[in-house]
Amino acid sequence: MDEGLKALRARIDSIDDAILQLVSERAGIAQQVGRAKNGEKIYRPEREAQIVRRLREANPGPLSGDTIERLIREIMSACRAVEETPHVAYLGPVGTFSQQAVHKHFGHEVEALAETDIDACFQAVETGRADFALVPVENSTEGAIGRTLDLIVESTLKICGEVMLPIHQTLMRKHGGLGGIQRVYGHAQSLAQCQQWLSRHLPNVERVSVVSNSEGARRAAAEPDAATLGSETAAELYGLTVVEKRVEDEASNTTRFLVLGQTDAAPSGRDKTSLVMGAHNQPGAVVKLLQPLADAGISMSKLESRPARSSNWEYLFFVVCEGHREEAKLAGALAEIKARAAFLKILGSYPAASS
Ligand SMILES: O=C(O)C(=O)C[C@]1(C(=O)O)C=C[C@@H](O)C=C1
Repeated sequence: MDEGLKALRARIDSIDDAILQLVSERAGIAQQVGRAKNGEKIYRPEREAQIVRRLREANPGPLSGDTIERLIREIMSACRAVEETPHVAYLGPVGTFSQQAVHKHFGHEVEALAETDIDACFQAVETGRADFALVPVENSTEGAIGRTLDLIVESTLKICGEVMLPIHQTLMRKHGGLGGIQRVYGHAQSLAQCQQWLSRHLPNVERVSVVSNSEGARRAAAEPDAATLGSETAAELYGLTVVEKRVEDEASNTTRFLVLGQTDAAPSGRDKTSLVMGAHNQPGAVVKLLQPLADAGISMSKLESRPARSSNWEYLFFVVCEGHREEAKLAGALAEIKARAAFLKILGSYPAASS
């Protein structure tokens, strides 16, 4: 072997020894931290977010910030599991984008529980079968996921985290390319996110909405003239071949997921707070409700209205604003909103996702 290559590999070996040493030492300390917590909750989203941000800022390259985040989250996942493995309910079955979001946020040392619908994800935590639920709340192309918003109003669960997942849709089938496809399966959201691409490349092909992309993959595996949309991992899981990658109409297509638990998160230094409020049925009532945020100079990253399911108020307004509910500025604005609103519920404060 070339002497130069041999020397470089010897350096990699000694770096790997050092990484092994350090990761083991880190896990040992996490074990001590777990004991020091004395029965208090193990998962600390604010601490994990601070670690991720610090390393992203200190990153000397050549690895990207996203790669550094992925590596450190996986290391934290392994260290956390030395203390306790969280049970996380998500919208299944296996192979969905929701499952990807679970691993992006919690790493792979989790007990990921595939649920049949969003309601079951909430129930899993409410009944104590899971520690956390991870559910989709909005997509950058298709907008809000109404069921999640409706459930969150009624539930006692709190938002303790958010996950942003770039969604790349893959067209897959058992064998072959675009020719001979008679049907394309997909979850309604996926079909909607790819409608222009489908109209251009498969104009006369029937689009069939199914409960999940994984169900589409299961069917496509059994029907040679059918294809399905979904995540690339589904191709491996269901023995399909990839016809075309990235068939979504918007290249920046992203889904935002929420992590829900029994409590929200402590302040991390860069947080968001979600709330839902109902306005009195008077002219200018909504403006009056939002005014305290504007007066305090608090930015709002989201305002979404939904028909109220009770008849007391006509609409509910979902707001995501900057800051933690314990910070004086936001606490003051929230107290003012409470005084003006017909209804106010703080859904939780949580670390803002870094990517
Ligand atoms: O700092 C803690 O509280 C830990 O338990 C350690 C650690 C980590 O690996 O850094 C693990 C789990 C927590 O969610 C936060 C951080």
